[in-house]
Amino acid sequence: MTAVPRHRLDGPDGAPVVVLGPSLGTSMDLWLPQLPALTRAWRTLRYELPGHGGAPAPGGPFTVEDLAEGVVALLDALGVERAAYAGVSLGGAVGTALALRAPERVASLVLCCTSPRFGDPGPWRERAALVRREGVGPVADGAAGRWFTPSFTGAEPYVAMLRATGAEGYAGCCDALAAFDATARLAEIRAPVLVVAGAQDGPTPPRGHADRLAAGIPGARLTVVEGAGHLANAERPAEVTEAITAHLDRTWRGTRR
Ligand SMILES: O=C(O)CC1=CCC(=O)O1
Repeated sequence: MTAVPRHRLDGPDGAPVVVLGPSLGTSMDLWLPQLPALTRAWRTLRYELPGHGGAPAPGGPFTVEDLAEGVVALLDALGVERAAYAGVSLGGAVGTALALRAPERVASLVLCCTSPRFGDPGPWRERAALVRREGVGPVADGAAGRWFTPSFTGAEPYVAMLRATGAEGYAGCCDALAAFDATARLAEIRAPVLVVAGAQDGPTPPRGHADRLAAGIPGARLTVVEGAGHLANAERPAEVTEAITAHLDRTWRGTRR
């Protein structure tokens, strides 16, 4: 039986649910900049990746599709039939896998700073091996540079999330990213999709990642946020919040507007 991930609900009882997926090396608190706006109209359901945010890591390997199965188990456990889903990076990949695995559960989808395929598997396998050998320290040291533009001054709380992540959970997520490739199945996605990209995103630049999602998913819209790196929702919270709430308003109406 699939384990239910560690999670937290916020917002008004009975409001339409929006599941929020974090990125590699961050916790559910990645979504704090969006929470005040989202919880005005929606019930947010944030979850933790394995080994992240104090969550346990499973004993063996897992895939992005397994993480999507965990979200299905979470919705089942809470009696939520249908929800919107927004995810950043790995969290976005989980949303893509969820929309393919359980289309009837996904009312609306926001894919932030993510990709149908995160490049060659080799570097992810190497990163997993490094973290299993030396812990998350070496990858945390370079995180601010991977995640944000050089002028961003608020990186510290996000890097602290990575420093607090368990090595095995982080490495398992790297292996899952190495194996993930949804490219050939994007045309099957039926949910209304917004793709959000950071114009200066290094790990998943708009070109080759967001543009492939937007071109491959029927009817998907693409918003590119200027002055944002990989964690665009943290670096440009107002712009990303506005893009997400406008999309949800169109596709998964909240209750308290
Ligand atoms: O930390 C990184 O390398 C950036 C990243 C890629 C996938 C993800 O979730 O974060």
